Amino acid sequence: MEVTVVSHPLVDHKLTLLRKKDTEQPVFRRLVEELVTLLAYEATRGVRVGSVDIETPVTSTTGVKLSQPAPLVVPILRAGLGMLDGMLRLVPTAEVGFLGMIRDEETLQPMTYAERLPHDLSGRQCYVLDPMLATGGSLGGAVQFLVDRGADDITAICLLAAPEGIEKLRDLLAGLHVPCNLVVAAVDERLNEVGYIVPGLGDAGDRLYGLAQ
Ligand SMILES: O=P(O)(O)OC[C@H]1O[C@H](OP(=O)(O)OP(=O)(O)O)[C@H](O)[C@@H]1O
Ligand SMILES: O=c1cc[nH]c(=O)[nH]1
Ligand SMILES: [Mg+2]
Repeated sequence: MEVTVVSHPLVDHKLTLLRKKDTEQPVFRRLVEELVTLLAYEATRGVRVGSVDIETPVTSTTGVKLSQPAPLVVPILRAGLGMLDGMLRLVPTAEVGFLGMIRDEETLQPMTYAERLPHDLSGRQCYVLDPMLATGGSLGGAVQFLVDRGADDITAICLLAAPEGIEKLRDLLAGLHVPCNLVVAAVDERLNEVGYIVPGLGDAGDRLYGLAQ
């Protein structure tokens, strides 16, 4: 698995604001969108394109256009939904599939509670959105779900990752033999004793949408 940490002063600036505990919800949402657009620029370097003949007002020339089938963006609910608009701003023709996952805060085990995805994902470029890669249970579960549906080209875009989560994902992928890239704004220090990323930004879903029951 190739891990890309996007190094850019604007990313660092926006991430710092995102981490601050007194950043209010509307600003937090906006920052998530802006960050995803910046990360998506890097994450889509390998997006498939073909050539197309066009007429400019001056002459004929050959350009490029995104290949079919369109890229598939998969936000992991809830928190990944906050990343969707920022991604679609860059790739407006992408299709969107949904995966709902919740981490049990006692056991830290993920559970899938919703899915609306194409049945056959072979040959699709899949972009998974989840702001937090903590223990890796949720993203690992999502990757396994997509691979079970035939996915063979996966890029995950996260805002923050813990080293523990990256290792878990690596171990999973070693057994799956499916190419997967990870693009993140930062790799943080560690997980704390209750599975939160340190220094992190807290519970991304709660900060985007309010406290879940
Ligand atoms: O790597 P992990 O240890 O699995 O933790 C990361 C997951 O935790 C958060 O989701 P959460 O379960 O809080 O659901 P939410 O998005 O609905 O808040 C986050 O959005 C990730 O999906
Ligand atoms: O730090 C963390 C870990 C898991 N999920 C979050 O939202 N934040
Ligand atoms: Mg949450």
